[in-house]
Amino acid sequence: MSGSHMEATVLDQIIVGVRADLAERKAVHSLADLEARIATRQAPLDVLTRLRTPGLSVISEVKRSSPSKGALATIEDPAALATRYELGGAHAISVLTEKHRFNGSLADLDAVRAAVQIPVLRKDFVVDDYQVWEARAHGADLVLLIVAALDDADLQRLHQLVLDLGMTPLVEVHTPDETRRAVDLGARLIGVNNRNLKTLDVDLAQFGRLVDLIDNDAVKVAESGILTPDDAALVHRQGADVVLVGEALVRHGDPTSAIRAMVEAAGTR
Ligand SMILES: O=C(O)c1ccccc1NCC(=O)[C@H](O)[C@H](O)COP(=O)(O)O
Repeated sequence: MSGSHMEATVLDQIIVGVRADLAERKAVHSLADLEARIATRQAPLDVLTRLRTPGLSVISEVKRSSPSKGALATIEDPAALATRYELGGAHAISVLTEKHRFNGSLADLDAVRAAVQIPVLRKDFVVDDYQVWEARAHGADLVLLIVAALDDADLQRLHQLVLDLGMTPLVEVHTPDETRRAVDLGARLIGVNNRNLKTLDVDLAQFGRLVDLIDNDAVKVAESGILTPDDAALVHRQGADVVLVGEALVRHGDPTSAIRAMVEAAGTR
């Protein structure tokens, strides 16, 4: 929150819960425990090369519920869902690990990591180095960093830690100012979230408004509100290399075909 007189946004509220959960986990698992676990892991996958395809890449999300929509899907077996995503040609899987508003967990991340060969994103509200170590300990190749949730010093430190642990930061922006901060940071993978984190409204046009602020070398991700193959094709034409899709896939009876349809509709630019 930027001032004590201002109302807490959904993002502020989520982060309060995240910090409380974090304190509990830190009391159970030391950093040394996480480091020992990391030593047993395979090296992280090279994400940027895999996402830079001639056509549209898809990051498919395991998402049970959300602040904006409430319950979306039960997802009793996240590994089985992730396998269906991989079969459809998904280039990476996003796993929401926040528990109060998204009903996710690190156990979901473990299950997905063990089930697929493609890169896995830890999607959470990262505000502390411990969460980055944890992401690697649980097999993540990518870590989401939300610019709106971090000041410049934290953003830079967390971004560097993700890189130092061999993973790829996905730096998420919502506004022109946040986009400039991501570019100044030297982020190579930048996600424009079409969901306004204050109102939770989705506006697919937001990607088109911000994309030109991102340097050409960065891989550009359009996040949120991509519901149909036409939506995927639209943001691809506007410059998205990647789409991050949750709701449309978890609600679809055949997510494997749904991913194929998005990639096919987008074609090559
Ligand atoms: O999904 C929400 O309601 C939400 C609210 C507040 C912060 C983050 C939120 N979602 C996280 C995401 O970024 C999405 O899960 C992701 O982009 C996929 O979006 P969608 O395809 O619209 O499910």
